[in-house]
Amino acid sequence: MEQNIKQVLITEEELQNKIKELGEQITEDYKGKDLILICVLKGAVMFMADLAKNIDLPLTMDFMAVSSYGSSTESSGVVKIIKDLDTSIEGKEVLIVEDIIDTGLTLSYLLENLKSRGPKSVKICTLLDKPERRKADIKYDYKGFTVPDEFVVGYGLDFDEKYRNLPYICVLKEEVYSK
Ligand SMILES: O=P(O)(O)OC[C@H]1O[C@H](OP(=O)(O)OP(=O)(O)O)[C@H](O)[C@@H]1O
Ligand code: HPA
Ligand SMILES: [Mg+2]
Repeated sequence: MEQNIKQVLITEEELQNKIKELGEQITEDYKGKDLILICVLKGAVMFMADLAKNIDLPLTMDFMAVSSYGSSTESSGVVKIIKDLDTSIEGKEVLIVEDIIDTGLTLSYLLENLKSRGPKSVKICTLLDKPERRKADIKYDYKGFTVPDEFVVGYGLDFDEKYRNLPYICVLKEEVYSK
């Protein structure tokens, strides 16, 4: 796998340090509240697992799968729910955990969908922000890092379902994307 990597953008240590900081902030902000973390599968799975371990609160977790990219590096703009939540979020303080906000289309759909279910609040925690490609105006509450306008992989993020298991965020060589 290593021979396909052009550049590491965020190292494992940088990721883990930032996630610890985010976890501490969320712990402070949600003290005494009925917090539910919602992981947006599959990309956010690594982030969710590490973030949750750094939040010192009696929270619950649920998982939702949506897809707009398929096997491409361009968003189709059509968001499909592949797996819905198992539990009700009515009256709960919802924190959506995402790996990346790129065009913003996935989250703008998800946000409206979740808000219609009667939660007490809905906030967003994204590991990565790629502001240059934004199509939908999304306001998030917690962020790890800003990334340039390049297709990034690793730590949950895939290209054609692969590279999710890399412990860092990187960019692949051009010939890999164009294959
Ligand atoms: O802001 P956007 O342009 O909508 O892009 C962000 C979304 O796209 C990716 O998911 P994808 O649809 O590839 O599914 P996956 O998480 O299973 O890879 C990523 O994990 C985000 O959920
Ligand atoms: O840069 C990206 N990498 C992987 N998946 C993505 N989904 C939206 N943007 C990206
Ligand atoms: Mg993907």
